[in-house]
Amino acid sequence: MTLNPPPSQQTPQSPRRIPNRRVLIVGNYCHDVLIQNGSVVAETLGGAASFISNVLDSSSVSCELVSKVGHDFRYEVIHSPIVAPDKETTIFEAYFDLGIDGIGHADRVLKRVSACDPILPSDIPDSRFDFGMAVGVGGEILPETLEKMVEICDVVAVDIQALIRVFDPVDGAVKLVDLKESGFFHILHRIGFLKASSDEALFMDVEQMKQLCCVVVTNGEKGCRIYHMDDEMTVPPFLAKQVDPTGAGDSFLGGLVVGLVEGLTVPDAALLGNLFGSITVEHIGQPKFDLMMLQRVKDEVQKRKKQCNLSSSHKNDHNEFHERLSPARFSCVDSQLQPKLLVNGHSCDR
Ligand SMILES: Nc1ncnc2c1ncn2[C@@H]1O[C@H](COP(=O)(O)OP(=O)(O)O)[C@@H](O)[C@H]1O
Ligand SMILES: O=P([O-])([O-])O[C@@H]1[C@@H](O)[C@H](O)[C@@H](O)[C@H](O)[C@@H]1O
Repeated sequence: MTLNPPPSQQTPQSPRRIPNRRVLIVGNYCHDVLIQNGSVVAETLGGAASFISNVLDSSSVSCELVSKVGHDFRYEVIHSPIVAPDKETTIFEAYFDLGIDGIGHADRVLKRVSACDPILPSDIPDSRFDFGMAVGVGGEILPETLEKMVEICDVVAVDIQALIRVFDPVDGAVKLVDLKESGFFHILHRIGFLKASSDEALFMDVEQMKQLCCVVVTNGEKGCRIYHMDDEMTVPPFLAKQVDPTGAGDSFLGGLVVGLVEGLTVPDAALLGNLFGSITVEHIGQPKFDLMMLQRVKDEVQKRKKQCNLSSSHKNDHNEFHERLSPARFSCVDSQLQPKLLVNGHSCDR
């Protein structure tokens, strides 16, 4: 398997005097309302940007976040959003008892019931970044926004949900369109990674996309599969007791980018993605990662890098890395209290 960290595939750069900043995350925060049997069971901070920055901040990877919210935004966050005073924050209702949703999840029907403003190229700083993450949830990323990102970032990772979601004009139900019809297709040869859930992957031609970039398809409790050029491989999952699937794909992408920033190979980085995804499904809302677990993961990442530098035979055997990360992950599960449901936006105590 030759899935190594991606080359810089963006435009050639003029000689740099200022070092790149690390990671740029672009996507709106939102309010998530979780509904079951007709009742609101929890209200939480949502949006891929919030789950991803939680993973990056917890892993001490420096990031900058561009997000827009309305006057009603009700959460305290580390990375302040742009406030559009005459708008409301994007709101998603997630129904957990309506069967199969428009995007194929058997356990969740998503409706966007309010949408904040899109993120424009002028909202994004003009600095250079090592990684850009285009992670919209409610249609806030425009083709010109993604174009600016590929210009200023060495490598861009895109969540396909930012590109292919459309919203029912009456009830806001989320539907998906084919990637070719999304209005973004012409930019995709300039991105480094495209992440999709297995349901979303049905809306792209993986064979075609893997020639343009590294494609990562997540598959819930089964882990994920990576495709690039003629290589593909499955990356194994970690065991989890699922409470709420919301944010698993986002935390996965956060973990993947943490791994890439640390200099891991793509399969090893995807393993970190699986780790953060598996922890996220055990929580309602934003997971608070256990400090001991984070430290053990950091130590294992450093060991893994040293090992891979010393011996090329370790590079492809990421099963060994999986075995070493598993106890780190379970030390955290054992020390957890059961998550409480959230009501009215109070944070999740563990
Ligand atoms: N039940 C689960 N058990 C263990 N890991 C999970 C589980 N659900 C999700 N994950 C992890 O989170 C990742 C993303 O989850 P997935 O359900 O595929 O995405 P999405 O949340 O976008 O639908 C998976 O690839 C896996 O690593
Ligand atoms: O669960 P997941 O697919 O990774 O990502 C989710 C989005 O699909 C949803 O629109 C948003 O409201 C959630 O907060 C979360 O970002």
